[in-house]
Amino acid sequence: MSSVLTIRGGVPLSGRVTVRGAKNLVPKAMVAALLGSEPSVLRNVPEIKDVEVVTSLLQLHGVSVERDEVSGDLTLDPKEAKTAHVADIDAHAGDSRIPILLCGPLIHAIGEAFIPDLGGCRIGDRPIDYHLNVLRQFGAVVDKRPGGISISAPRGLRGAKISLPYPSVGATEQVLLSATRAEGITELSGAATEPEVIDLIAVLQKMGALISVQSDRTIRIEGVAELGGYRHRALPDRNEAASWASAALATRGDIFVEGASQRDMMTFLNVFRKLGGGLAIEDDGIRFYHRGGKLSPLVLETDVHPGFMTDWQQPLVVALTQAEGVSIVHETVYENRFGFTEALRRMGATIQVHRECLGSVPCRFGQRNFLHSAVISGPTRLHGADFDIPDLRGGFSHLIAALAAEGVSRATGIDVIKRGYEHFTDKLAALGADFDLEEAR
Ligand SMILES: CC(=O)N[C@H]1[C@@H](OP(=O)(O)OP(=O)(O)OC[C@H]2O[C@@H](n3ccc(=O)[nH]c3=O)[C@H](O)[C@@H]2O)O[C@H](CO)[C@@H](O)[C@@H]1O
Ligand SMILES: C=C(OP(=O)(O)O)C(=O)O
Repeated sequence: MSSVLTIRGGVPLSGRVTVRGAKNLVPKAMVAALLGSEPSVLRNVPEIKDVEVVTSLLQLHGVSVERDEVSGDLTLDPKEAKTAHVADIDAHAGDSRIPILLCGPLIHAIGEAFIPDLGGCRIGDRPIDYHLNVLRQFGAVVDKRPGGISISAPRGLRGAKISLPYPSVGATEQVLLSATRAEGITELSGAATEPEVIDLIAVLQKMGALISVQSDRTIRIEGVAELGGYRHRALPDRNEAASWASAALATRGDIFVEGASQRDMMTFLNVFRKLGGGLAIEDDGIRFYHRGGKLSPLVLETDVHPGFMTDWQQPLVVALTQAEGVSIVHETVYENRFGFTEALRRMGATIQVHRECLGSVPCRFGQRNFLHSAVISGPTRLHGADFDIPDLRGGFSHLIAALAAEGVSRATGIDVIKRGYEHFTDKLAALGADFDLEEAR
């Protein structure tokens, strides 16, 4: 039997939660440790599934990963790095998106890489063509095999002039992790500049890399022959922080998110305030609260940084169901990120999804038959329902809706949430949510 979370909704969430290192940085900083000739120490590491998956993959490749049980700090030592058995790696097929980022570091460390089929949220097709093109431009040979891909570089990786068709976070990180120890200079144009990308650059600079970020989305990397270790405190998880903010608003609650960082969330904070949410920005975190009055509808588009982050979209849509009037959300990063609205409709929300670009700028998905714009009319009273968690943020949105709804909801598939939300049931309990968890036997 799978775990079942039974939620009795209608209780405003109130209290304090802490967010630790970002899911979208920590596993990548762990991968970066493979590039060093000395151990690295990573601080502020959350206990989430993606960290477990990368720990296991690194260990299979001979990297020692030690966790300090008190502080949670990870010490990663790559000096015994070795080839892993394909069957062991295969066991991680479908677990996460991070394994594709092991390519460059593994080639530098042991001359080859086998990468299992990727997992991650099913919110679009999520191809890896940019990654493979990047690797080929560095001189790697890519072989598709059943269950994964095999990569080698008979003449080593060499710097290249690379241009991305879209500022992909993962492909930018692929370039960074491959180029820092490649021979010669790499110039990447069309790069992503999300805070997590910049934090990865900070990690690599600590290791001895030479990387400069220019104002026009160009990143220049001068390859170096050897890198050392790093000591780094991961930046906080702005996506988890935004999720708790949306939960505070949707449930008419008041949540202090310790660790939330204003600098990385400015676009979200503007939107939250325009919607009518209350904010108190402190040095150690941000208080998000419902001010008691009406919420105002919004028109917004997701975009690459510094735009409105796509991972904030799904939780915020639940808060928009409580705004007075019509809100429009145009999703321009993933073509299929509104599937989660079906369960919200079953809970009483009024949401229509459209193929047209309902935004100021037509996006890549406009003429291609993707339901990527949503019109949300509110306020609607939500009522409890049963649902199976579809993906990380969509699933968290369903939980927020259940917490805001009248009556009882039952959620299955909640392990998906553990991929990106540390100890989320403990946090719900600390915020006063009324729920029972029947763990899988
Ligand atoms: C683990 C991690 O950090 N995940 C984040 C990362 O995902 P991830 O790095 O996978 O996302 P990308 O920025 O690469 O994807 C953006 C867009 O580019 C497309 N694309 C990407 C790669 C490729 O080879 N071909 C291609 O077409 C994707 O389908 C998508 O439409 O950035 C996303 C955008 O901020 C976030 O939503 C994810 O939470
Ligand atoms: C899409 C997400 O993550 P991933 O890239 O790991 O699937 C997310 O965190 O919302």
